[in-house]
Amino acid sequence: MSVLEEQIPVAKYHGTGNDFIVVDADESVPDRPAFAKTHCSRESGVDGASVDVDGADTVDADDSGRRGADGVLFLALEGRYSPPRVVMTLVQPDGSVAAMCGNGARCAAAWAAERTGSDELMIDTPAGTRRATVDGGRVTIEMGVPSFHPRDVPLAGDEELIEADVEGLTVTAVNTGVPHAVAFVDDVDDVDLDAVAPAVRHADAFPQGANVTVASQSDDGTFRQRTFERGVEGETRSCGTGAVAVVAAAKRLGRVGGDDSVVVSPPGGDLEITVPDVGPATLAGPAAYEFETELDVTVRSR
Ligand SMILES: N[C@H](CCC[C@H](N)C(=O)O)C(=O)O
Repeated sequence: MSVLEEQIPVAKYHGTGNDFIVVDADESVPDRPAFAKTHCSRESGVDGASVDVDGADTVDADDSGRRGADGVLFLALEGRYSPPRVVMTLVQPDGSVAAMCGNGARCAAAWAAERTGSDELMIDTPAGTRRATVDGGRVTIEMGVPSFHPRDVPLAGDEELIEADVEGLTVTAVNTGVPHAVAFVDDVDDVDLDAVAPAVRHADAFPQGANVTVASQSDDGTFRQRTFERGVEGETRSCGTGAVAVVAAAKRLGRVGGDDSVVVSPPGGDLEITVPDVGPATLAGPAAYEFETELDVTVRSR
């Protein structure tokens, strides 16, 4: 058996603490799931602390300093279009591919804006094309129209799940690019997410699984959010599709009304969401560059 390792350049970005290794799809990574598993590991994965960052002020104070990442974004830039297009493939730490990622899309837009000088980008994802607008460090993504339809979520049954009991949690199921089971609770901090989420995430009701999002509404109309993510199989510091799911479900349940933007705060920061009566939802929030480094790729193994 011979194993040949090569190194490829990568960048690390995060959106409200949801952090990603960004790889130009031109780089050869023959086994993407293996690459993601290795370098996303929180114990032994990519390590910003060991990187000599050129100009330390590019590293935000809220950068995790944690090893690893919540996923790898493989980005193929198609700069000949106007606006430029980016084909985004998110490979998660368990090797699965997620159809959409709101925070990842903001990072992809920031990466592509840096390379093209364009403040408008089209992000092609398996869930559809998403328009992105970059304004300094803030990125807004058009997230498509949330759907509660059993075929879209998808659900095993042919009825929508609206405040339905799934494994002891009262959830509303919605697809915002990926499936979310949203539960409104009095205080998200009182939820033992690692204990309650796995059963819901794997419930028979969700043939492709679900991300599990809990939210609590504050008196000022904002929401706090926590999400246990499929593919990461744990809680992340932020989830953009989850934030949109919170507002879509809140609207469906009559907790919010109208087209005004709603602030949703996961542990990693603040996101601004709109879910208008007609047209696509939007997700706005920061996207931050952390550092660049090189990572090993196994190019041949036999
Ligand atoms: N963190 C991402 C969602 C990833 C979705 C993924 N965990 C799945 O559905 O398998 C976000 O900001 O929207």
